Amino acid sequence: YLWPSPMLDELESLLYEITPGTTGIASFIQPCDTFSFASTGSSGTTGRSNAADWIRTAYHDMATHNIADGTGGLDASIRFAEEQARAENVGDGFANTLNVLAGFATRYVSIADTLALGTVIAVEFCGGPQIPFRGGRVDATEPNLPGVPEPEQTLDSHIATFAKQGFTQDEMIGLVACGHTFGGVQHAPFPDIVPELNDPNSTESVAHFDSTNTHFDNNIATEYISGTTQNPLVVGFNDTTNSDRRIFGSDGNVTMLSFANSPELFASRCSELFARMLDTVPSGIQLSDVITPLPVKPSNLKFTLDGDILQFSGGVRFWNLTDNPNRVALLLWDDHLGGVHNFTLLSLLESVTSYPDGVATSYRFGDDSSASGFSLDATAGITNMRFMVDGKLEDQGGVGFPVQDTVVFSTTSCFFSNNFTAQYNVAVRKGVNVTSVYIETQASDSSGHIVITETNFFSPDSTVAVNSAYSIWTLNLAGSPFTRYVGAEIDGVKSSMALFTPLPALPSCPS
Ligand code: HEM
Repeated sequence: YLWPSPMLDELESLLYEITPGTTGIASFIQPCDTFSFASTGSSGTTGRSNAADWIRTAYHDMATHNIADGTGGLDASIRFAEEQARAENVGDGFANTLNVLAGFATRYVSIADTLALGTVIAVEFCGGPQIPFRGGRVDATEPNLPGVPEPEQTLDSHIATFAKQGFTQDEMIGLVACGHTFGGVQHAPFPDIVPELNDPNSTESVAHFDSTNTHFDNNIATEYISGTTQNPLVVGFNDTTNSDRRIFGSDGNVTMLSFANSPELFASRCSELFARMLDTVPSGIQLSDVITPLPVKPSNLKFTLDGDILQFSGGVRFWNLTDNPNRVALLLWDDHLGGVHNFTLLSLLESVTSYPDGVATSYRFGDDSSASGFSLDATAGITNMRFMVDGKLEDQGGVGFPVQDTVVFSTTSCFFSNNFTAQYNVAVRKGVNVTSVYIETQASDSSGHIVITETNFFSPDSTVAVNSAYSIWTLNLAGSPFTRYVGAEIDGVKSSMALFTPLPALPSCPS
């Protein structure tokens, strides 16, 4: 895809800008036995894990899908209390999962996409294969109909349930084995399957599906085939609830034998089946192409108008650059007057983050924390960027990296401390068809879904000219600024920019 694309840009960052153990979604599953909700003892000895909860949650959310009428699927309907209260969704694993993953949802990234990302990242960071990830799931606005299988049901009913979800019997065997390479069955929600274990290494009394329950591997199959399995849904004392035994054996063990014989086959089949599971969405929802890392990605672009100067800052991330101690990295840009300029990036190396699949190298240009920003003449401005790295031009196949300096934050913005009100001054470029400028305030509704409300600026006839290029639109707005953006409708298209520095950084308004 081409930058910029707000949703894909954010999803790409969530997937690939990961410093193992420290940032992003992966930090909640490293090490893989991390469990954030231990009631007693330390996270590693509960027998539970965030990773297992996340995978089970994605399955239970998806399992409401009805392929016949296209309803249900991975749409975060599991966040509704009514779904979590059903017997088919017993346990607190869903609430725990949402507690962590929904926090990564934004106005552009749905909660459903974060649930899908949770499975992709849990599987990959805990020893499993990469799962191709598509974005664009849409959050349901109400609970789905029930549809999750339960252990005491018959094999025929399980085959029918998976068929309703869109999976054949073979795929059912595969998907259950892939899911059950993580986690196990807890005593508390399933006292008829697992007794109190009195095990200091499993303080929440979890009987695991295989001996490596926080690691993706084919032990779920090798232990089953060799007869050493302790899987409580295979060798449980109550045969009625031995659903894995019935499912795994339903094709004469052909599938499980193939998994036991080949870890590679197991991994590739699980990658495929997990992707199918995650991409099972209500009909009418169009998912994106598989998201791969952008080779070059600008980030955090920010403009501030200060008199006749446009301060410009931001960063750029390169993916998998070859080592080059003599690297020359340039930002080239075009202005509104037909000029072409360049700026050397090398001196401003910001950070290097790594990920199992690649290395991200970031450079920063401009510096909004000091006065020595990257200054542009306001009239000339900027329209498009390109990068030159090690002599190679990076311009998205000739498109370049378009930037807009039409609506920018003005340093004349200020703060009235007596009534906690900000005066937002936004500079709008003359000669551009701007029909409205507004503040977007971001909040969550009662079901955790992110909503945006718009507050319009005064109309253009009340504006003040700053210079020949820009005039100011003004709005006074009380309340916290941390979830505010400025948006504008330019040539009939709405776009938003995260331009505002946090309110406390605004100078006091002249009294
Ligand atoms: C007939 C189908 C299935 C049945 C009857 C079933 C049943 C169960 C049961 C009873 C538990 C214990 C939950 C707990 O104690 O909190 C469990 C856990 C789990 N299931 Fe399934 N399952 C099925 C299919 C799947 C599928 C298709 C997946 C994913 C692809 C999956 C992933 C998991 C995971 C990861 C856990 C561990 C949760 C944890 O340890 O917190 N299950 N399953």
